[in-house]
Amino acid sequence: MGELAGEKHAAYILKVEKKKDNLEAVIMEHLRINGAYWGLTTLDILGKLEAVDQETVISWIMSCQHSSGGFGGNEGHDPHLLYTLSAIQILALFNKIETLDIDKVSSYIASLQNEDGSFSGDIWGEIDTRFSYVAICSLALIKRLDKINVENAVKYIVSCKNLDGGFGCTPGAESHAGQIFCCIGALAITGSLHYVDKDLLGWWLCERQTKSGGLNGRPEKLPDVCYSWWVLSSLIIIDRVHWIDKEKLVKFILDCQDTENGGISDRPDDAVDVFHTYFGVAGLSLLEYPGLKAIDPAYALPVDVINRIFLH
Ligand SMILES: COc1ccc(S(=O)(=O)N2Cc3cc(C#N)ccc3N(Cc3cncn3C)C[C@H]2Cc2ccccc2)cc1
Ligand SMILES: [Zn+2]
Repeated sequence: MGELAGEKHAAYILKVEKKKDNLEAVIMEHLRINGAYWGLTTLDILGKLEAVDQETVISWIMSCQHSSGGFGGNEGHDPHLLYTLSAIQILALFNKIETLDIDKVSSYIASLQNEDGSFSGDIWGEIDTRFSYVAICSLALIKRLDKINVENAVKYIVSCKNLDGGFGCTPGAESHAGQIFCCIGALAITGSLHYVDKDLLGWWLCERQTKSGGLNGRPEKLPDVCYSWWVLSSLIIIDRVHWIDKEKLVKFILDCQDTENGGISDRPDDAVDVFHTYFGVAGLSLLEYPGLKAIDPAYALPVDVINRIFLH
């Protein structure tokens, strides 16, 4: 159990950010901008964002922007909604959203909304409620929700609600914690949570807690630290977080740390990675772990960053 080895995790993130030639970097090359968002947000929650040279990061982020206005996962890569959100989130961390050509980016995102209110991830057309969240979160952060048909976007998300109170990637698809976070996050951002059956969904979500204290993504699956985000942020947004044992979840996350070399893994004694380090630290932030900055459960950015954008 012990406690959070925050200094070690910050050092691990800074080490991985610098390496570009190891196997992990090559595997993740196509979503390097996602990795940058996970790493930088972890550093900010740990109060270590100033350890990074922001000019270097920002010029690299902007070099990932495609002529269409969207962002690719790395320099020269094709644009996609997933990477466009990460770019906007990173610029928000550094309070540099004004670096963006807001009209160009918002036009790119709006161009991916379909007649039925759904969103495609890129020009190849794959539709998934993940992309509804990414589009709505992106446009809200740059204050351009008026560029899309929010009413139709909400109608499409509600059409993906299942009898178990959960949500899937398309209408009729099985409920999954990742999709539930995306749908609940999008509904929260658009002020549409009245479409959610909070007790029914809260029940499905709190059933994700296993005897280890960890949360899984679907019934009968193994617990995984990243569900400490997908499930927990959803429970907080629908105000049912008191239905799980928070102390046992904190213990599960802390047991997934590599206290020697830094980093957090998906479950105890597995290999650590940036993705699970972020979702572990962000999960502890949602659990109000001492010494961590608060993170907003819907925008997945520190609360002070959200306040700076919406309350200044
Ligand atoms: C190690 O094999 C993989 C497998 C897939 C991927 S991925 O498709 O790029 N991706 C991002 C991701 C990044 C890292 C890291 N560093 C590790 C895992 C992981 N997964 C896989 C995973 C996590 N929990 C259990 N599983 C199996 C999620 C996945 C999808 C996703 C992308 C963006 C945002 C959320 C989710 C990367 C590595
Ligand atoms: Zn995981």
